[in-house]
Amino acid sequence: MGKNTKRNKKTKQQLQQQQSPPQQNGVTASASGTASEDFEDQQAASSLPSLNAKKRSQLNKLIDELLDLVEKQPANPNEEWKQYEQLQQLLKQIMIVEEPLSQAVCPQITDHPDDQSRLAKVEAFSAWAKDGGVHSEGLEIAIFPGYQLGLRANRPLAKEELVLSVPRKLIFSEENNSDCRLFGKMTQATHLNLAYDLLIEKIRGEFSEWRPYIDVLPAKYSTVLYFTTKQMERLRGTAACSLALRQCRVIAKQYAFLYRYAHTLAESSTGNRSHPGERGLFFTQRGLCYKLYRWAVSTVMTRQNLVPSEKQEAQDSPKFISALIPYWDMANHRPGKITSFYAAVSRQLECTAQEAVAAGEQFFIYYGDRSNTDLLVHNGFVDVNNLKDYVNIRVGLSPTDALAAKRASILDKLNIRHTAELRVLPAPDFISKELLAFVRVFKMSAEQLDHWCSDLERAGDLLHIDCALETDHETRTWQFLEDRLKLLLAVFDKEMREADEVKELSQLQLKDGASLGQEIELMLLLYRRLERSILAGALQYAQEHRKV
Ligand SMILES: C[S@@+](CC[C@H](N)C(=O)[O-])C[C@H]1O[C@@H](n2cnc3c(N)ncnc32)[C@H](O)[C@@H]1O
Repeated sequence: MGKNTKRNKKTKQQLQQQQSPPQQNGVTASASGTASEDFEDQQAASSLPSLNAKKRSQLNKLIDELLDLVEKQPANPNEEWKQYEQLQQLLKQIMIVEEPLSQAVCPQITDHPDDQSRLAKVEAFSAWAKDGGVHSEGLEIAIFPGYQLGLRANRPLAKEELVLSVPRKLIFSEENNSDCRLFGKMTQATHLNLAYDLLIEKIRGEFSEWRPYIDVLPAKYSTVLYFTTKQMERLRGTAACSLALRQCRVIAKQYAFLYRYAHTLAESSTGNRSHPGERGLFFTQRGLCYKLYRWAVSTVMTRQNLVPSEKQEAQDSPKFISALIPYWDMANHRPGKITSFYAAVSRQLECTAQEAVAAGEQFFIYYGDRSNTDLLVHNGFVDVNNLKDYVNIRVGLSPTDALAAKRASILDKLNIRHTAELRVLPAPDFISKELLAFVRVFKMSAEQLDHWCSDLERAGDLLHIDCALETDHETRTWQFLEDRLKLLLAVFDKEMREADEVKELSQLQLKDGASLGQEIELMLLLYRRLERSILAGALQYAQEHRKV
């Protein structure tokens, strides 16, 4: 891999034969890069349209408006929703102005699945991966309806057999050799660095050494960043809504910062390699647009894994960085156990089979314990067989409660925050022990609080379902849970009745060759059904307990 791929050599030779300018814009090639690499950068940038001054000033204004909007912290769900609607309007206008640019840097975005066009690039990608040292002999990439692409066993695979390895040099991370990195002065988290790096490679197009990999990535995702306002409306009243809206806000804000840095704060860049970050800035100034940022962030969100950093001192505690792992990231998820690990000695990601797989069957990996809320917001799918699902509900002590300090001291002992998101679970547990303990503390009378505060060492008993408590206290606890769950379910019904959900779901499930929009709608309906069923199960459980 790296700079010596056959493909890249060929491109460079061809370019040198065609023209040989070791200078661009009066800048000689720097010590850290070759003349042909600098020339390639100029070539890559020259195919991008530039926006005229009028459009640029329109965009600058829209970005300022966007930043003003997202700076405001919404006080309640209604304000949050209004802010989201305004944000969508602004992003729409931004995307219209940026259209010529987004056509050039992320073309082929239609609402139709791009599985076939991706599959057409798989042969070149597989050859590139093999050349780079990927071992995947028992697997091949194929289309699986409902999953887009995935991995198929081309021979029987034994349980625990090592089926896939990807060497470090083919793992895409902020630690790959590139002088595009270190963008600006933004203190970024590792996944942001990765998204940024990917964005640069995408802009470099045919000149990127990662092109065969980028070519097989989806052109569009079903993450919340791609939802229409109407689709997002389906999440209103669910536990995922606020998270999803926050995600849209945060990504828009990151985009606006990146834009502002590139277009209003930084000087125009020639891409000179002797200055850290210059090449990154050079490409950002020429190719950044919201559609591209959304794509890069969604690629990272849905496909990243953590690998240990190799740029740290031996005595440091291990640091992990976000990475994209070509080929491995074609594997879809199924409940089970994690079977992918980074082997530090051989410097490669190794993946074993979590179960025996017959030839022709899909090979799955387990992505880890995640609720469907988390999967929906960050991975763009839900798992109907999720054994680790839960629904978070928000509870908090009231600042006007005269007994709040005493309640807080018991919660502190239990390591439960005074305002917290606590879990409602599927059968057979229904109510997490933290949620039960919180409500028990919340519903204690003054005497009961004095009793429990006098012996805080016993506080842990409150986590147990059969903790001996006075009947009226238990009744108040379960009544609170019942009322709260009823309220949540009533909001569900207000947004969309259960019968309508079932009807729409069955209509969508019948459709073949669904568009991305329909797949998102199906996912949203499934999500609602799964969350509703957890809440309804817990409600029944709470009602039974209250009566005991
Ligand atoms: C790491 S990628 C796997 C490869 C991907 N299917 C592709 O076409 O490139 C993760 C994405 O695959 C899809 N996916 C993975 N597991 C899934 C599942 N159990 N059900 C539905 N979609 C799934 C989701 O779109 C998810 O964001």
